[in-house]
Formats: sequence, structure tokens, C-alpha cells
Amino acid sequence: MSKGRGNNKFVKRGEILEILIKDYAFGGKGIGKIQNEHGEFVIFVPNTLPSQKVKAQVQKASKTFAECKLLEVLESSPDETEVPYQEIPGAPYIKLPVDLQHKYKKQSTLELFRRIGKVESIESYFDEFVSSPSNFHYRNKMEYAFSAIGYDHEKKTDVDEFTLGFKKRGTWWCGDDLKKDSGLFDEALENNLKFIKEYCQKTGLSPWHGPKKEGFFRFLVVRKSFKTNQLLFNLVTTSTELERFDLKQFAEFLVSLFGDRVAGLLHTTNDEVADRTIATTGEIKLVYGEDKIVEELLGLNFEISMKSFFQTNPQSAEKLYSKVLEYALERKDTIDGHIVLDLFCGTGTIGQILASKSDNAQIVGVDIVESAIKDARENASRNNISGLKFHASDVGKFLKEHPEYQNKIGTVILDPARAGVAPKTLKKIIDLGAKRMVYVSCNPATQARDIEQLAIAGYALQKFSLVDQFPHTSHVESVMLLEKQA
Ligand SMILES: C[S@@+](CC[C@H](N)C(=O)[O-])C[C@H]1O[C@@H](n2cnc3c(N)ncnc32)[C@H](O)[C@@H]1O
Repeated sequence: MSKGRGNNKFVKRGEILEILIKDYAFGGKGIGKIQNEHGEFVIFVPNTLPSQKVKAQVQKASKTFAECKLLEVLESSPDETEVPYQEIPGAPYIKLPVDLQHKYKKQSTLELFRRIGKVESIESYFDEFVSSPSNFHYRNKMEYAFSAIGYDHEKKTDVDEFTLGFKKRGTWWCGDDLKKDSGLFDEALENNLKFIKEYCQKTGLSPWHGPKKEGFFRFLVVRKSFKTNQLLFNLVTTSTELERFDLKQFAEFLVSLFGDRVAGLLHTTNDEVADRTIATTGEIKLVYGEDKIVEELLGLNFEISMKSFFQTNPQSAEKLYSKVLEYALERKDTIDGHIVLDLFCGTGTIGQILASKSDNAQIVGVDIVESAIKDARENASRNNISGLKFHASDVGKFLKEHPEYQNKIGTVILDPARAGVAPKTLKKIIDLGAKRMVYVSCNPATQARDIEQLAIAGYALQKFSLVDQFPHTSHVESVMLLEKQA
């Protein structure tokens, strides 16, 4: 064994490699290979593309492969094209034509279902790849971070400066100014972000310093409604020196930039050290206007507050929901007049849309976030949809407390967060004995794990579609239909 190389004969931790990326694995990991007299060794480098030559640093190494951190793209792939946007870490594939992005997403997700989900001949279950109606400016929410540490791209070194934008890729302490449109969110908002930064900088109050865990300005979160074109702002600061910052004047400044597009300004205090926009102990207050915006999906209206989950690409979400409806309503007899569980329901969008397309379905929605459930109830009454019940609860706890649903359910809808369904909760869902499951996932890696367990419990995959909710990223959403075998 070579000295310092752990249990492999190819690389050591911390080593910097220059490597050609040859393939693409699920989650946007580029695959490179090293060959020497000992054989072949695999290198994974996230956020890279086949044919790119990259500089990467080894983070973890096992006997057969190493996980690396991307330091720099040395040579682009010939597939990449120029775009008029500022490149940001959140859109690593923006230079790759969208049809090629789709090809990589599809191939790598199918491979994952085959390998982790243990589904043989996965191609035969594939229904369709659904594109996003807009490939640019599709997002309805962005979180911009303030930082007291910036990065000098020419000298390639950290510098002390006031920044507002995104974290520099691969760092948690270093910010990069967003100087113009990133191509993902609202163009006018992003082209004006530099003025918001200037305004904040002129106050003399400090931006958050990650390593020192101190500072005043932390985040600016912006939500947009595609229906009304309005913007809802949330400024997150610490409470230190809050008396020196005039929030009302800041609201006026936002109105001077965006006029009546400003729906409202909220202010969150977060004195916790964790780098998050929502503090468990802090408070959120309305400074100006309204604390919610309205969005329309498939003809229904949804009011969204700052804290609730809402699909980030609403135009693509309509396509996703249409697929969920198509799978669920194929057996309308298991919906009409029956109880349908909408588990992990968020603001209750899927349940409400399903109720509006069915006869007398009794939808029961469950989500752990209370404000989302409050929004769900209000949305249902605004949309004049009756027969829906919403519960603010952990799904596992809810199913334990409500055994009366066992063997009464025709169809259950699941749309868990990225972590997938907790094993104990999945067992309770299986115990419901539902005939059909429509399982929506924003993370096919955890869905693959769950469908293996569901298959063992007798739920066979019938078909699935992939939906591109996030062009230019490695993310892909999956909708699966599973049926209980007799
Ligand atoms: C991907 S979102 C689904 C939202 C919804 N179906 C929609 O389309 O708007 C996942 C949801 O799961 C909720 N969640 C996460 N863990 C949960 C748990 N243990 N029990 C209940 N809900 C949970 C989150 O609050 C979030 O709203």
C-alpha cells in the first residue's frame, strides 16, 4: 500500500487532481477514471459534465472510488454554449443545451432505480420525460445571503468585503455578489440586487461574518407570484443594532425600485449561529403590505406565506400535478366517494386539485408545518372546495393515532421532502393497505430506496414519469404509480 493513500493505491485525501470527466452519475456527479498498474479507479466530481477537464480535490477515498470537490473547470465541454447570465453555483449546467440536460437526468435516474430500487427492466415502466414550460426565469423564490467575506476571482483569494448574492461554490463562509440576472429568478429583481446591497452597505451596519458568527444583515428572501407578478420580501437580520436600521424606510426603498410589484416586506430576527433564514427562536414581523402572495395552479388560487413550502417552479408544478392527477384518476372508482390521503401535503395543492376533478372524494391532507396547514384550509375555502380535512402533524404520528384509515383507502398520495419517507412511517403507510399509491419525489435517490421496501411489501411499480422542475441543475422530480398485488 502506498504511504498516505489509506486503503487505495491511487489517490490520497486532500490531493489535487486534474481529471477528464467521462460520464455523468445521478445527482450531477461527473465521473472520471484513473488507471495505473493496479487497475482502474473511479473519481466522482459533483457539478461537472462529460468532456470537461477539471481541477478537483479528494475529499473521501475508498478502495475503488474517491469523492472530490470541484475547484475549477479547466476546459469546458464542447457541448457548452455561452449564456447572457451571471453564473451561479445553483445552476451548474446552464451552459448545456436543455435537451442534453434531459438526456443526462433520464439516464442517471433510470440507472438509480435499477441499482438502488432493484427494478429490473426499468425502461419498460418509463412513461415520459416532462420538460419545464420555461427553461429560464422559472423560479418563484430565492434566498440571497449577505457576507462579510468575498472572493477576488483574479487573485483567487478571500477578501474582506460586503457582499449580497450566493455563497461561492464549495464554501460556507465566502459570498459572491450577484451583479446581474442569473437566468433563474425574476430578471428585474436580480438586476437591482446591487442597489439593495448598496443601500444596506451605506447604513454602516455589518453583514454576517460566517467564521466569527457575528454581523447584522443575514439574508434577503424573495418570493414571486407568477399570477400577480408581485414580490414578497423577507429581510433576515440579527437583533444586535436593529434599532439603527429603519425597516419602514427600507420598505420605501424597495417600493422605489419595484413600485406596486412589492406585495410586502417581512422582517425576521435570527440570532442563532446556524446559517438559516428561519430561526427556531427568532420572530417574523410584517413591516409593510401583505404577508402573503397568491399563486394560481391549474385554475385554483393558493395563498402562500413566507414559511410554507410551495413548488418552486409553478409552471412546471402544473405539469407535475397533471401527471399525479392522470395516474390517480385512471382508477376514478378508487377516488370518487372515497377517502384519499394526501400525505406530506404542504399547502394542500394536490388534494385540492384532485378534489376539484373528482366526485365527492374525501381528501385528508397531513403536513408537519402548521402554517402550511393553515394556508391549506384557507386555500380550500377560497377555492370553494369542501370535503377536505387538513391535519398539522408528523405523518407517522398521524397514522399511529388514526388506525381507522386502515383498509379504507383506495389511493394514497405521497410527496415527501428530500429525505424520503422515514422507515417507520413507510411501514405505517404500508399498513394502510391502500390499493394504489401515487408517490411524488423531489429526490429519486430516496424514492429508489423506498420503492424497494414497497416492492417487498407487495406494491409493484406500474409506471413512472420524470419532470424537469429545475432546469440547469441536477435535480429531477419523479412521479410513480404503484399498485398492491393481490
Ligand atoms: C415536497 S413537499 C410537498 C408539498 C405538497 N405536496 C405540494 O405539492 O405543495 C414535502 C412536505 O413534507 C412536509 N414534511 C416533512 N417531514 C414531514 C413529516 N415527518 N410529517 C409530515 N410532513 C412532513 C414538509 O413540511 C413539506 O411541506
